[in-house]
Amino acid sequence: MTQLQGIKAAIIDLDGTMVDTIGDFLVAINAMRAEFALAPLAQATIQNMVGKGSENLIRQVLACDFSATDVEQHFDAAMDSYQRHYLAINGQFSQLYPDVHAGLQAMQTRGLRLACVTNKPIAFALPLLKQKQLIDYFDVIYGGDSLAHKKPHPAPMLKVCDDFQLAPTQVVAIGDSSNDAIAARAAGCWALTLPYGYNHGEAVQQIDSDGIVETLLCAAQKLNS
Ligand SMILES: O=C(O)COP(=O)(O)O
Ligand SMILES: [Mg+2]
Repeated sequence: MTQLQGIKAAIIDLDGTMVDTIGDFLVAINAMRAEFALAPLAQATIQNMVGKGSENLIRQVLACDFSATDVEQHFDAAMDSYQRHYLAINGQFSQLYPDVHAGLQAMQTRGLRLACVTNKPIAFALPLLKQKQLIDYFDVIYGGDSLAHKKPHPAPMLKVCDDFQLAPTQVVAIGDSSNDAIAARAAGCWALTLPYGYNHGEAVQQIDSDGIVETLLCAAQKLNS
């Protein structure tokens, strides 16, 4: 893969990119399901449902057992339960991926400004970033409910470009899912893909991006300002 030239800022995804949060999802979802007298789901099942925000996740989790009408009927109560359980354990069953701090530090050393754009609700994202000592790297942080649209819509990427007063061609988005690359491409930003996260059960090689990088530190080494 060639170096990406003229990059002044990086937009970093959270779940599956900086933090392996699948353990938190597993505990919170199965605690909610227990309240509804539903059997626990396997981690592999939940992993393929993560990435398109909480509403989408809870609808998929309920659809394992309920008809479309019953999903909507139970949705609000299930979402309340899930949020309560998630906030109670946020970060406790999650760990940083290798070279996350080193990668973010290397990007800052190269003079890049950093933003975090996640589909995770902002009320989950901020405490997690704080707990994992990641929050201070970022000048701006947007959750899935911070703006009118979430990834794969380009709006969050365009908002960061505007915040930083940069052209999209000066910005790279780095993430683990097709959502990240689709949003980046639609905004006119560069896109890099990490292979270790959650991509809706599809191979990362299917993602239309500017390359696959093993870690955030490898990503930093590809970026030339
Ligand atoms: O919570 C999600 O749906 C995924 O979050 P992400 O955008 O940080 O991968
Ligand atoms: Mg992700």
